[in-house]
Parts: sequence; structure tokens; C-alpha cells
Amino acid sequence: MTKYSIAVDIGASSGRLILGWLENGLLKLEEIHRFENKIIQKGDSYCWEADKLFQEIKNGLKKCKELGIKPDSIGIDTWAVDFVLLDEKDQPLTDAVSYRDPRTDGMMEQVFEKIIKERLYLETGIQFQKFNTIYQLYSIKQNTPEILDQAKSFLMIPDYFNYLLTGKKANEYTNVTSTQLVNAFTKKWDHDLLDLLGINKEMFHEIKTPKTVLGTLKEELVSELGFDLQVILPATHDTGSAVIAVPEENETIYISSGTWSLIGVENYFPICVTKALDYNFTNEGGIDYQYRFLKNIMGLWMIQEVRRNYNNEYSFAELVDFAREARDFKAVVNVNDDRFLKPENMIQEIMNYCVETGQPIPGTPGEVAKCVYDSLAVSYQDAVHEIEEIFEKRFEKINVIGGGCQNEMLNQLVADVTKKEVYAGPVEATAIGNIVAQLMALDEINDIKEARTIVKKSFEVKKYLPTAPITN
Ligand SMILES: Nc1ncnc2c1ncn2[C@@H]1O[C@H](COP(=O)(O)OP(=O)(O)O)[C@@H](O)[C@H]1O
Ligand SMILES: C[C@H](O)[C@H](O)[C@@H](O)C(=O)COP(=O)(O)O
Ligand SMILES: [Mg+2]
Repeated sequence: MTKYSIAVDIGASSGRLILGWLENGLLKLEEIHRFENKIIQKGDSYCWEADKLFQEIKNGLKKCKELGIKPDSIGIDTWAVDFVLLDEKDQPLTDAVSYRDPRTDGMMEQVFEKIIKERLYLETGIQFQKFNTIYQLYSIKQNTPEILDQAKSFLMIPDYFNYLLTGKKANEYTNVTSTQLVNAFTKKWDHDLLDLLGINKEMFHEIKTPKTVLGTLKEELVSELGFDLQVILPATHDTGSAVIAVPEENETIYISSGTWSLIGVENYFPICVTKALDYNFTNEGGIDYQYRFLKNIMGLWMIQEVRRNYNNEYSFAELVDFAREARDFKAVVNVNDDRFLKPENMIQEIMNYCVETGQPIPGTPGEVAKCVYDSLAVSYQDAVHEIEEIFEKRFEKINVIGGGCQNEMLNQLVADVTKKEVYAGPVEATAIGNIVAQLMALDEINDIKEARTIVKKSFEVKKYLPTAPITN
């Protein structure tokens, strides 16, 4: 009997419900529902619209009913680090504040007064991003301690949606590793660290791993939707799910290309050496207790903001075409500069950077877009060099997955700049990884190796070779 699984993949710019099932050894997908996601200003905070996002999940499930589809399971993945806190009556004490909110400004430095940076990295192996959960919680402790005193439950965003679906509370492993509060070796909450920071340990839940069946829908939801299903934990960190769907059984460098660019490799143990710290790599948790040794690069957020600055007048495809036409324009910014995390106006910020560094100043949409893409390609090349230096080996190929793999100009740029073969696709890698984790839990797929073989057979992957010869 064919099993049908629904992946709910909510990235920073869009969410989607995608139905997946196996047919003649291939993975088939059907997009059921797609919706926009964005950060809004609520009072003095930048927040996600958690209630709206949950309603969109229900809207997607209702569409299944209308289509006569009764899925066997659902799995939810979203962006990392962000969370909600519930009180003793399981009511939210906080909005779903976004990692782009300035409340964490200066918090990393305050935490380093309690635990030195090197020790924090040795224990957690997590990259230093100013918005990590540890700094968000420390900000709440410093500025609104009464919130933390009342908090009885810490749920990351996917955990929270799972709770709303099932009434069950759990923290999922791949996502909680992004908090920088989990010990990289024990894979448990680091209670000594929490004590050191004065954050109450009791609000954290048991850490459960991908492929766990959390439960079924609450009765009122079964009545509302007209059917029940199993709620399964995929890798609830979206990048954790994306990496599962990298269509390559052998080792490769992946770039999960969406709002963020996450560039790295899959590894079997945490790498917390000084060089990894200096290059700010992370050891986020993967499925089957693998490690995702990667680093965040600002990503296509920059072109999303450029597009918004142009009042969404141009599609992403048009911006790529404009960039191609601006082939002679050359200026490169450091995309990982915090100034690009949430500038008032991304175009102006890019122009200011070019003025400050004595470079040509982009004026047309094509010049701005080309500057973004050239700058991303350079940052990818730097990361590739850092990975090869740390692993003391050369990687032959790069797999680009996610929405950004549709950017053929950037794919070719990556091949040219890194002098490596670039394989682009699948676009919906995150949803695919989410679905195969559910199908493994439902005993439809045996293991990761089989999953990747199925993904490779099922989806188109485009190859890009460096235009200049590869010199060893
Ligand atoms: N047709 C296209 N051509 C070029 N780039 C595209 C195209 N469609 C989407 N993109 C890129 O993909 C990005 C969205 O990727 P996605 O993985 O959906 O993001 P997220 O999961 O972070 O919301 C967009 O910001 C855009 O830059
Ligand atoms: C803030 C985190 O680093 C971010 O969530 C990143 O880990 C991630 O997964 C982004 O996924 P997108 O699909 O939003 O690019
Ligand atoms: Mg995504």
C-alpha cells in the first residue's frame, strides 16, 4: 500500500506543503500549497507571523481533503535558532521574534564574559552568529528576566507547530544544535552552560531525533480537517532536511541555496579545532547523528531585499537576466558583514560599501544584482578553500540545492570561480529530505544511502563545468 507524506517546509522567504510518495522506485512530488513568509515589525521587534504560518499549514491540509488526498504523515521543517516560550498554562509568553531582530546586539560579548569563546566552541562546535538562540535567551534574561522566570516550555518554531498539531512537546535534535546550547559530544542540553548563564534548564524538553513518530492530531484538529495522520519529526532544521536530499552518495561540498547560503560537508564527528573556530564553521546536527560541518553565508537574502527595494517590480529571473547584461560591471562586497543582516535599504548599503572600498558603484538593477552574485560566488570560493584547508584534501564537485539552484548564472559563476564541477538541483531539496525521513520512519525507505539513490534517480540535476580549464 503506497504511503503518502506531506512535507511542510517553511523557509525565511516562503513556505510550502509538498506531497511525496514512491512510485516505481521513484520519488514523486505534488505541490499542494505555497505561501509567503516574511518578517514583520511588531512594536519594537522583528517577528515571524507564527499564527498565520500555522493557519497556512492547516490551509494546506484542507486542500489535501479537497483534492481527495489522505496523507499518512506530516513533517514540519523551518529555519533555525528561533523559538517561542510557553508559560505554565502553555500560553505563549513571547512572539516568535526573528533572528534578524537587534535584541541580540552586544549579547555575544556579554556571554563571553561568562564563558570564553574558545570553550563555548569546544563544547558546542557551533558557529558564532550574533542571533544564535543562546544570545536571544541571554537578551531576554538581561532585559525582561520576568519572561524567563515564567517560562515553563522552550519550543523551537517547528517544535511549536508540532505542539499545536499534537499537544506533544519535544525538541528535535538537528534544530536544537543550532541554539549553541547543546554539547556537540553528548548531544544533550549543556546543563553546565545553562547554569553558567542563569537560564532555567527545566524549560527544555527531551531531545528527539529525526524519524521519531511524535503522535497524531489533536481531536479538535481531526474534526476541523476531516482526517488524522501521523506527525513525524523530519530533520526539523530546514538545512538538515536539505542536506539529506543532496543527490550524491560520495563526498561532496553542498551549498543549500535559499535565503541563506549554507556551504559545507557531511561529517561523522564534530570538528572544533582552532582553524574551524577561526573560519567560523559550525557542527550542526544531521540525521543519524551525522554532523553538518558548514558555515552560513548571507545568501540570496541580499537579492530578496534588492528586489523589495525595487518594489518587487522585477522577478528573480529578470534580475538574473539584468545581471548577465551588466557583464562588464565588477564590484565585490563582503556579504558576511553584519551590515547586510538587516539594513534599512540593501541597495544603499551595497553602494555605501563600494564607496568606502573605492570600487565602482552599482547604479542599475543589473549592476546591483551582478555585484550580489559576484560577491556570493567569491564568498563560496573562500569557504571552499577553508574547507579544503581544514580537511587537507581537494573536493572535486559542489552540489547546489534549494531555490537558488535555479540561478543558472550563479551556478556557472560558482563553477568558474571555484574551478569545480557544479551540480544544481533539486530545487525542493528541503521538502524532499523532509519526505524521505518520513518515508524511512514509515519503513518505505531503508536508509540514507537508499534515499539519496532514489533522489538522484528522481530529479533533474544540471551540470556546470568551469569555462576555464581545471588545473590541479
Ligand atoms: N527563477 C529563478 N531564477 C533565479 N533565482 C531564483 C528563481 N526562483 C527562485 N530563485 C532564488 O531562490 C531563492 C529562494 O530559495 P528558497 O530555497 O525557496 O528560499 P527559502 O527556503 O529560504 O525561503 C530566491 O531568493 C531567489 O533568489
Ligand atoms: C538563521 C539560521 O542560520 C538559518 O535558519 C539557516 O540555518 C537556515 O536554515 C536558512 O534556511 P532558509 O531556507 O531560510 O535559507
Ligand atoms: Mg529553505
